[in-house]
Amino acid sequence: MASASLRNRPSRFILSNRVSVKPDERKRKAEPTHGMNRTEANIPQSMWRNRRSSSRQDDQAKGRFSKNEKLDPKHMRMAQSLGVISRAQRYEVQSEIDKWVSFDDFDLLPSIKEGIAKGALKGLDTTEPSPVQKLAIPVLTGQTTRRRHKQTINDKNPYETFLIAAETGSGKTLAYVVPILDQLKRSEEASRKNDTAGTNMEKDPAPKAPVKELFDLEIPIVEPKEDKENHGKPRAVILVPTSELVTQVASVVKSISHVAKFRTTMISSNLTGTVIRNRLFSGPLDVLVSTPYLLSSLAISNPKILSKCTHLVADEADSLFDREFIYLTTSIIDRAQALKKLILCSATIPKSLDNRLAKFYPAMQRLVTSKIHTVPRRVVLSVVDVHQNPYRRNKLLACADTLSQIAKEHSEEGFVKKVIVFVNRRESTTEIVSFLREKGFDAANLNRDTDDRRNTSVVDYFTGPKVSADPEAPMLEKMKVLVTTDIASRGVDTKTVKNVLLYDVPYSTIDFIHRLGRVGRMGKRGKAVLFVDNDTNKAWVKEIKKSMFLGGPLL
Ligand SMILES: Nc1ncnc2c1ncn2[C@@H]1O[C@H](COP(=O)(O)OP(=O)(O)OP(=O)(O)O)[C@@H](O)[C@H]1O
Repeated sequence: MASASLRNRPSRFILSNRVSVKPDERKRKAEPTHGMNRTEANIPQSMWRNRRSSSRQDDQAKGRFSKNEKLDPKHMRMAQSLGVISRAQRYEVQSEIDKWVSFDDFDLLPSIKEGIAKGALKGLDTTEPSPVQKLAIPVLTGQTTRRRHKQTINDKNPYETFLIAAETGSGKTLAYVVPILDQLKRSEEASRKNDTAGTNMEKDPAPKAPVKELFDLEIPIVEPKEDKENHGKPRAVILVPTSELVTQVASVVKSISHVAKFRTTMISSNLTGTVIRNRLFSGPLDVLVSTPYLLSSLAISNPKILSKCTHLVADEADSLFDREFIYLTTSIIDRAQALKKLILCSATIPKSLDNRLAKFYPAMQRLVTSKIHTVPRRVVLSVVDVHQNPYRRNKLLACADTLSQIAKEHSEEGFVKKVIVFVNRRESTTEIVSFLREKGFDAANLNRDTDDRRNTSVVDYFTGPKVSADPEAPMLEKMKVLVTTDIASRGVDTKTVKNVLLYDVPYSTIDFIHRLGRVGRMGKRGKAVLFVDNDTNKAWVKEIKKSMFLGGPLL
């Protein structure tokens, strides 16, 4: 059994610091002019230690760093981390982003623009595209072509590949949904025009009826059957790792589809076989949102299900290309023989995935914002040591006390305060919920073992709009607490949640980013509280806090 100290150690899963760089450009690092625009030397820590022994070099270094910075090896590491995206790349990304102001600047069909304004972003004060949308939409629609990134389609690269990587809550879903819907609509209109042209051609020379011979057989006139050729064959497929995300992403697609008229459906394991069959095969289908498990098993019984798929998205790509899913994901991609665009999307790109993608898709175009792997500075992280007084190792008490302090705060006046408590193990959720309920909190748990239907309604509540609170109700009744595992940390759009508690120290920086990413979404403010004890790697926590304070990536 793993000891407590082992459990609290950060995992060896390391975030990539070269996500935005194409594999062939990485080699250029050896060029003598590389890194001339750096403000900090990119010296490995080991070399830095050797250098300190030399007084001459030490003197040189004195000129470059202030007294504290020079002596702090952690700061050296930070300086290297901040060099993740070089100034030139950052400048390039920023200048591309700055070209666009509103959705009207994009070369999108009017029905899609209407779908964004009246559907996806309905009721929002601002409807300006977010930075990742400004970066991805023009490239994915073909409005901007960067010669350096041009992908040649040939036998080796039969389709274009893209990686959208940006910080949590930055609007990545719309960044891929909008161009896909636009392209589907355009190809639909093009084929309709072709059909009309074909019909007109047929009309012109009226075919002569063949002269009937005396003993000619009467051929029965077959009524044209309803064209079932396209039933159950979506033109675009969006893969996400969990059923909760299936519902969420499908609702974004539907919000545009209602206005722009698309046939969208979603399937997940909590639906019965009959419902899934009806949704898939009752008519032609434009967009399908599914988990890889379900779609790959359907593809075995219906081998043609992916035959019309021209656009495929793997959202939360770091999950869909990890050991659990990679076989399913790649088998789905391989079955899509008509594929034109493969889009991978994620808020975190671990080094292992980055290397795998560089190997699988060397020509992949990387649409990466400079804030990748950062937690918005609007999110404030505080740390509570449960070993200290007044908690004396009682973590449950520390959690309840923190929650009651949040309940007392004069924030979110008139609305129910929604708080999420993240734990590492699903068994802990039940224990914490029963303790909190004993203390009078309105708490619910959510993990892989809880009932699917109840999960859906809980997720709906926490991802839904603000809920008015009864002004007469007692303080604790104006707060809802969700105790959950990572199931609710990836991609779940908890836009009205202002507080998260990290009851357990996350296993990796990646988990940190996703859990903290449930607050501070799309420019909002948020607070996070992390509970630590004597087994926690406090140096690591300190570094994370520092990176957050500096607005740098958590590496
Ligand atoms: N242009 C926009 N203006 C205002 N709000 C937007 C815009 N685009 C998206 N949003 C809103 O921002 C929120 C976050 O969007 P989304 O879920 O796509 O983020 P994300 O980057 O995929 O997050 P995560 O990494 O956690 O999956 C959603 O509530 C969405 O409605």
